[in-house]
Amino acid sequence: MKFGVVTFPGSNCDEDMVYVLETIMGQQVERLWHKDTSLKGVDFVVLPGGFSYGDYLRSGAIAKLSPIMGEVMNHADKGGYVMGICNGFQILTESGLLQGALLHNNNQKFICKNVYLKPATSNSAITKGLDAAKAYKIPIAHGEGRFFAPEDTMKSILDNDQVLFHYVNEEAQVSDLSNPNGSMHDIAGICNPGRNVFGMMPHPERAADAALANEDGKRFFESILKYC
Ligand SMILES: NC(=O)CC[C@H](N)C(=O)O
Repeated sequence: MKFGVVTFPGSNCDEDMVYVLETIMGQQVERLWHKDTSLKGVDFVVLPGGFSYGDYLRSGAIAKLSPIMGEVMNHADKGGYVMGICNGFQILTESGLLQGALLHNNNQKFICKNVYLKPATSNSAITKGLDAAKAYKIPIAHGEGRFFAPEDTMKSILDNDQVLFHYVNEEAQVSDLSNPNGSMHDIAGICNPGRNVFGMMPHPERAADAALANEDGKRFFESILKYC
C-alpha cells in the first residue's frame, strides 16, 4: 500500500509518521505538501499531528482551506482511506470529513502524557487487528482534544458504531481519571459512517519503535496494513 503524509505549515509529526510507515512498517511513502493539488497516486492519506497555521483561529480551521484538502475530500468521497492524528483529526472535523469538534481540554491546559486506549469496535480497519480487552498505552500531546458533538450527531455516531477508541485506565476500565481532556463518552477517536476516514487524538506513531520501549502503537499500523 502506498501512503501519503501531508505536511502543512506547522506540522511537527509528519517526519515521525514517515519514519514509522517507511522504516518500521516497510511501506512506500509519498511526502505531500499542503499546496499540492495531486495525491500522487497514494492509497492511504495521513494528516499528521502538529500546529498547522499556529492553531489560529482554531486548530485545523485554516489547514482545511489548503489546496490539497480538495483532493483529500475527493479521495475520501470515493472510499479512499484517510487518517488524521491529533492535529490531523482536528483538520478532519473542521473540514467536515468527520463529525463533531475538538474543543479546548476541560482544564484549559496543554496535556502531554501517556494515556490508555481501548478499542470500541472491531468494525474498522484500524481496530480490527487489536485486542478488544486490552488497554494500549499511547501518548497524547494536545490543548484542543475534547471531543464534542451535539446530541443528534452524537446519537448517530453511537448508533452507527463510529467510536474507535475510548480513554480507559491501565486495567482497561473507564474510571474518573482515565479521560484526560473531558471528551464526551470518553471518546479518543472516531471514524466516518463509511468507515474509511479515521481520526484520533493520541499518537500511535510515537509508540511504534522498540527503541522507545513501547510498541503498542505499532499494533494500530499492523491492523491498518492487514485490513485496509
Ligand atoms: N500534537 C498535536 O497534533 C497538537 C494538536 C493541537 N494543535 C493542539 O494543541 O490541540
